[in-house]
Amino acid sequence: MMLTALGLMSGTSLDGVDVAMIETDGRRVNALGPSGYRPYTDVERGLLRQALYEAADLPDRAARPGCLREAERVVTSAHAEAVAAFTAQHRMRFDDIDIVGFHGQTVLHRPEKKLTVQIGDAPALAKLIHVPVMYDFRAADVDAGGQGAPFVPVYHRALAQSLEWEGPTVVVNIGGVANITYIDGDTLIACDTGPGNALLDDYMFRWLNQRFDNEGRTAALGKVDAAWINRALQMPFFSLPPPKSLDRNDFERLKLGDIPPEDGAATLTAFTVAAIARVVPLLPKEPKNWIVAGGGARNLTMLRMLRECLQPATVRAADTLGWASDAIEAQAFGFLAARGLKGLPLSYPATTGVPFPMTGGIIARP
Ligand SMILES: Nc1ncnc2c1ncn2[C@@H]1O[C@H](COP(=O)(O)OP(=O)(O)OP(=O)(O)O)[C@@H](O)[C@H]1O
Ligand SMILES: CC(=O)N[C@H]1[C@@H]2OC[C@@H](O2)[C@@H](O)[C@@H]1O[C@H](C)C(=O)O
Repeated sequence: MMLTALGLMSGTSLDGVDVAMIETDGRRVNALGPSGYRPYTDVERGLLRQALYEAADLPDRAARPGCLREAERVVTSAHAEAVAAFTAQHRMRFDDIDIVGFHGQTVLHRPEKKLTVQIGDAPALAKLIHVPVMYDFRAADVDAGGQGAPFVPVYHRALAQSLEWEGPTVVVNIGGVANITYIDGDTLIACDTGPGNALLDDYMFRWLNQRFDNEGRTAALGKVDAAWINRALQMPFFSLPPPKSLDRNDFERLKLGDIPPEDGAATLTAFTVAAIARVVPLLPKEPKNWIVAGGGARNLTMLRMLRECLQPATVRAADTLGWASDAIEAQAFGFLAARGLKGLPLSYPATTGVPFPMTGGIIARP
């Protein structure tokens, strides 16, 4: 049975809530509907940054000390507003939606401690929007010894099915953290690769008071410090084989020296790219095609560096294939909700390291 699912994603870049509609039976994508976006205000984003900071030592996933309770309330109401605005804009009624897939906001990801924490109150959201809400997608995976991320690979595979390209294809999502899905026939492998935009965003904010490097214009003017990148790539994470995952703040201790901001932006952009390329020798075959999604696909300097670094493979921005780059993760959580409802696997040994294919998600009913 086809379901109309609404996916809601609040990613590690802390920019806002993405909303997307998808019609799916959890196996095939029958149709992609519209998508929307509800940005966080500066005050909300400040609170979320503080929440990430205060969550760093959380001993258990239910605890909400300090500002975490308030941050959770803000995340829940931002999502409720996002759904209300989306349904009003598209003249939909809540009961046109069968299921909502609600990722929440990750504030801590420590799979080695079997701990992954997404804030957002799903039972409250279900009551506010009068639709069943599936949430807590990562918990069962981490409990079973998996990495708890990335979860988008099953959806990347569903999207890539229609491409019928020869040779291995990799979808790379450059959000706050970057992650890849390697697809070659029946082989599906995934992992986080390193920083996405988060380090660069934090640097741009600190030194230039800009939220991100628009189209990569600042980085385009700078000089890359290749020695710094080579040193940073010595961190043990980069030589680990997939599957592997990261917390947004795993690289916060890496500091650039006293260099012009353009050089800093260029170096951090090149670091994200080098970390993505570093995964190639860890894959079974060299990928022939790369598809770049997420906000990083709008960074033209990042795209240029990816093309240079990954040649002779072809690198395409997801939008050029008709995929809605900004909506893919939200669509994915709609798709995952439909899969969860049907008990289909959300993660696999080669995507998160779980011992066997695992379903997941919990349902909150209005
Ligand atoms: N026009 C642009 N030019 C350059 N970079 C951009 C542009 N628009 C967005 N970005 C970058 O993309 C980021 C947002 O990306 P995205 O929405 O994919 O992240 P996310 O979903 O929050 O993160 P994750 O995938 O890690 O959960 C912004 O923080 C910014 O760094
Ligand atoms: C713990 C967590 O929230 N991880 C995110 C993060 O942002 C990108 C990357 O790291 C990815 O592993 C994951 O998100 C996407 C949606 C995923 O699970 O596929």
